[in-house]
Amino acid sequence: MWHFKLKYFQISIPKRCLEKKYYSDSVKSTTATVLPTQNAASFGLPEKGQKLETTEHKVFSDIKIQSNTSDIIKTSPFLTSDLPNLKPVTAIIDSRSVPFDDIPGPRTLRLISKFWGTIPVMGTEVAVSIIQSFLSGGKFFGGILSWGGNAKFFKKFFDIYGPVVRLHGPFGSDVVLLSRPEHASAVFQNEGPYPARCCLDSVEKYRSEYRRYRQAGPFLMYGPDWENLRKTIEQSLHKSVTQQCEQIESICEEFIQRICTIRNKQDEMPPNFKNEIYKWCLECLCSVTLNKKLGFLDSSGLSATSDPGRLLDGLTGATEAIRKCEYGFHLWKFMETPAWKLLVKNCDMIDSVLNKHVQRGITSLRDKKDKNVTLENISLLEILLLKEGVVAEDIMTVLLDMFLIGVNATAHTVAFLFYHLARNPRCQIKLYEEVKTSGENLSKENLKNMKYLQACIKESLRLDPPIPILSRLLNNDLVIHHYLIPKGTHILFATHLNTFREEYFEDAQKFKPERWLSNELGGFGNEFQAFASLPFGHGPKACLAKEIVEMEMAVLLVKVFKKFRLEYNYGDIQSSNELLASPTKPLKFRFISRV
Ligand code: HEM
Repeated sequence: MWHFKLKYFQISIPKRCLEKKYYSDSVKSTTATVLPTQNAASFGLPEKGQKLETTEHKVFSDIKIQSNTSDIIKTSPFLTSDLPNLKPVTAIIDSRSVPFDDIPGPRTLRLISKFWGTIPVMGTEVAVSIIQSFLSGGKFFGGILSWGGNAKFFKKFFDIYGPVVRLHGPFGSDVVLLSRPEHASAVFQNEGPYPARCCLDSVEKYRSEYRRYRQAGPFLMYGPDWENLRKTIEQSLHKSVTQQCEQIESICEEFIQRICTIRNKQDEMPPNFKNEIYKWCLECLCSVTLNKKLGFLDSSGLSATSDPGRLLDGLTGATEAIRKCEYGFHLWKFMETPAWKLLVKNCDMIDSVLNKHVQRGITSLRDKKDKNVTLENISLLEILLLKEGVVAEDIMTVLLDMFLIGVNATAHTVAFLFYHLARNPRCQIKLYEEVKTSGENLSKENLKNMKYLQACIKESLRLDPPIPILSRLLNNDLVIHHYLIPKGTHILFATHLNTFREEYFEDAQKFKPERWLSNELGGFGNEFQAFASLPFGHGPKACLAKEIVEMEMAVLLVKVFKKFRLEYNYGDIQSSNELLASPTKPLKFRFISRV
């Protein structure tokens, strides 16, 4: 971002707008002129404090800087020629912009960061690590700087410092905490075609240093390579929505069989029912990515040494290890801590199972090619194998991301769907009224037309999103709440906090699927309502599996609620509200067969 201070105004225009490569279709040649400060008004600049709305299609290239005055900050080009129509990306021109340093935040962190400034640049790795770990929170600060930091801690900060909070980091890698929908809207509108998010350091280290994979996986990647990969995955998943519906139905039938097998005489699920939900998610994901069922829901149960058994163990173990690594002091960056060893052991286990399937995929493709078989209805794995420039190890990172994020997020969502419906018998009756008439074979269209069912999913995700905090690395300078936040700052949104704000949702704490029937945004329909609940994120880096996972969950609800009435007779279950969130209590639901 090029940033200039005029006498009265502070104006920012994304530098990205000047880079032809991003906008080659719409670039327009123009000439830029540096404005003399004292004449700002005569150049048709907006009124003091006025916002300038902008869009991405009016962009500039081939800029020639014409300096005709010296009383302006050096290297401060200002584009005048199209200014009245200029609609750059959320550039807010505001005389009241407040410098970044004035953003409130915890003083301790501020002092540490100042102290850091006095240490010679050479500083040892250990010193860096200590400060970084200190800042990345661990138990001490409750993991506040961790990407998935606990939303409750965010609330404490907002209560003390207001809606924009700055957490000082060494080397300027500061974090800004936000939650308000209008702020989320500003960041998302400004993120451009290649958004980046903060990393899961432990997963990245495992891939780049331990495994030496060349790609970081879609969750951590950005830029043109990520865009290219993402498009391929999205297209394949989109096709799966129609192709896989029948297979998903059959997996849901197996899940129901499993429920009947494991429930006790009171129709209650065992305390580890979460594992069964995990198995359902894994079976669906294998079906979608590998085009095959691995037998997670076999009536005879899972052997720990079988492939599905190892995948399940690896996944639950890796999830636990990632949580430990990301929240604790990041000592694993320098020595092999128990959490790091656990992560390596479990990720290796997942890797070895998935690798077998990748190798089988390669052989099967070769066979098909030799036999001149036409490639129809091929799996996501095969599509990726056929893609030019993609090698087997790239596919491992894609699959690992999908399994780690996808299974955890879906299992969490299904657990809370069951919980909220069990706790709200009236909603269950309405849902049953809708699903009981559905025929045997469900289609994408059937499911879309079940409005109450869709509303239940949205409402449960509003109350308990599995990813309650979104993150972005600012691509451009941005003005939010009048604070000028520089490019490179980490932004963490506690989007989940809006869930409980009455200004967006009436009876905000209640499970009320009806709110989504009267209004597709679920709330009062105010200007920023669309950003008040973002369970799948937003923009180019939003969840790429939304469509398929919504289909899977809809089929599951139809099958389960046609067959059972649900009850839950224990204390309130909450979401741990953290990175890879999980329910805080055993899911001892009663699945009572309908007569
Ligand atoms: C109910 C289930 C799910 C929810 C609520 C969910 C939610 C999310 C959210 C909030 C993000 C971050 C979006 C952002 O930063 O704007 C995300 C990203 C992602 N999700 Fe999902 N997810 C779910 C299921 C899945 C499944 C089943 C898969 C795998 C098939 C998956 C794969 C991914 C991937 C690969 C990304 C990273 C996308 C990118 O950076 O380009 N998710 N998801």
